[in-house]
Amino acid sequence: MSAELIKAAAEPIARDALDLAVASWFRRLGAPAAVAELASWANYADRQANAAVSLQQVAQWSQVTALPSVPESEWILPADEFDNSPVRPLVVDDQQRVFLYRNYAGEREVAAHLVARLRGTQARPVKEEMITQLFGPAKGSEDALQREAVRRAARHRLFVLAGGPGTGKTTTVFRMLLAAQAQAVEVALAAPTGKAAQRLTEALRSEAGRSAIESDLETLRATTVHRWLIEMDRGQIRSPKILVIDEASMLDLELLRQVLQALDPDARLILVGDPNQLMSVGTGTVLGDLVESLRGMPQLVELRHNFRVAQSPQLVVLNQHALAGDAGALIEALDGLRDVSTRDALATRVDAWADALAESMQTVANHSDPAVRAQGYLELAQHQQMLAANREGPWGVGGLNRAIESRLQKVLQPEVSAAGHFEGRRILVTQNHSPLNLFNGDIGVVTRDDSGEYQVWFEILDTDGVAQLRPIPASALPAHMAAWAMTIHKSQGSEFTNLDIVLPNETTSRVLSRQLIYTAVSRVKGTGEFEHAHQSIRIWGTTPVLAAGLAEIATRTGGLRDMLQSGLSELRAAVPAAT
Ligand SMILES: Nc1ncnc2c1ncn2[C@@H]1O[C@H](COP(=O)(O)OP(=O)(O)OP(=O)(O)O)[C@@H](O)[C@H]1O
Repeated sequence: MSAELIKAAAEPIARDALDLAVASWFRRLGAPAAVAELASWANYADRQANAAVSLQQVAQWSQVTALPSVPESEWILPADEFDNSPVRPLVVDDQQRVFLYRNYAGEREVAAHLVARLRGTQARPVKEEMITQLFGPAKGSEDALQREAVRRAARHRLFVLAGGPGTGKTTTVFRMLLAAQAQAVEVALAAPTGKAAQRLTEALRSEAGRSAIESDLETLRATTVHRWLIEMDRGQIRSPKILVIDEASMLDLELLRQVLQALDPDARLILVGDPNQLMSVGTGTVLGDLVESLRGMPQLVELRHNFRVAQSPQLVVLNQHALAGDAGALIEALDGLRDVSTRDALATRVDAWADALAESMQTVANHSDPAVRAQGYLELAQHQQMLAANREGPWGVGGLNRAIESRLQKVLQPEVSAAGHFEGRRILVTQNHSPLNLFNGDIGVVTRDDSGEYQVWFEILDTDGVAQLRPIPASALPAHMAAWAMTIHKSQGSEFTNLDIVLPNETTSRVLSRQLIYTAVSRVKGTGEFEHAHQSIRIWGTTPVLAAGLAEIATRTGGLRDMLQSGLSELRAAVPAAT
């Protein structure tokens, strides 16, 4: 092992070979040791989805405690010289945050676009008669913010609608779209993942079905942000006048940068999401930064009333406790945690979970029509799901799925294909596959026909946006894995009626955070619409692990929030208190 790798292993935080390679590369190019070290840590931070690393943080981890004094440094660019200087590998801002150049440039570009969009207003406000037509006569405070959101979203080129589950975001977006349609304004809908795009399409379609107001919104389809960007780039579509992006907490800096670049400057951008959920997988915390920066401005509405409180008061309370980080109250509301502190306790509980599922699967398996069975298994996938914080290990998704499959196979005794497929198997697609219209995150279920062929069934939206059950030969599947348990990250944008959440078995687990637990808990469907209307939620783990997780509020280092705030200070001064 090289000396550098040995040093890395002894550090409190271990950089990987790539971070160390960055340091040696800088050294080879002639950079002073301290600069190479900073570059390496900036790279490390970037891999953890931070746009920057603070010098203070670096000082805790390494020998570098002050910025290297290299006056005419070819290596480090002071942020206030950014506009007039050639590219340098690193940028340092006035808060002593060190950025990889590309991250700083990305944040600057995004901030400039956003601030430009926040200036000025649109000339076509929604008439008050329209608001009354959309919402009916005012109901007091419950829907006041929703009405206000529809008014404000029409007036600004950037509007953010924030709120937790059940606060009426989708309902409000639907009304925004009705208002836009009344003004004959062209709209596009997108979401960061295929799954979220499909859910938005279905939710709006069902709103349109219920609405007394005539519209052609039933035909609107949401696409992924990636797909929208590709179609814009190829000139297959024109920039809409309004772009709505749902589940915006999953948007990362680079994706937002591309959207802002592609969207017509006069078009309106409406971002919808829950800033308390997990942060994006890619760099940045753009929704959180925007919400924090826009408080008190007309371009933000934060919905707070939970419309599901009447139907599912317990679920609403659980979300509140998770959000407040109150482990004691959460445990009490859950009627205690499920103890899985030993491998045996975990195995017993997993077997019981699989046995209950096997029983439901057997009922479904009695149908002779494979399409009916597939429908039944897909309903089960919404009805009984396990989530885990970890990917690997017995308490992680990999170990849990292996244990569940082995138990199911023992109980159900199915024919298992060479690829591991069997009747009723639940799989998760892990790669986008446009020819088959499958997306990373799609759930499919397996049937075995009389001739011994295995098919995997998905609910895929047809060109009219209607969900159709469609079989694909198992051999044609893109990359996939078993889906009885999935990571909390992957569950974002999905909802289930009965959920078991498996926490890691040690308090030091680095994946744990309040956002992770809140995201998991808020995946339970809060309406009584589902056939098996009974909702439930259980957390498997120990009090210290849950408490440690809730105490950890994950944050990221970057400059976007400060850039927005400084860009907005003059706008803020001009905002009359009532808007
Ligand atoms: N103004 C309102 N009056 C009565 N019910 C409402 C109102 N707004 C929303 N609802 C109902 O509240 C429930 C939640 O609304 P909606 O699905 O729009 O919330 P959401 O914030 O999008 O939630 P999620 O993120 O969980 O999908 C729905 O059943 C919806 O019909």
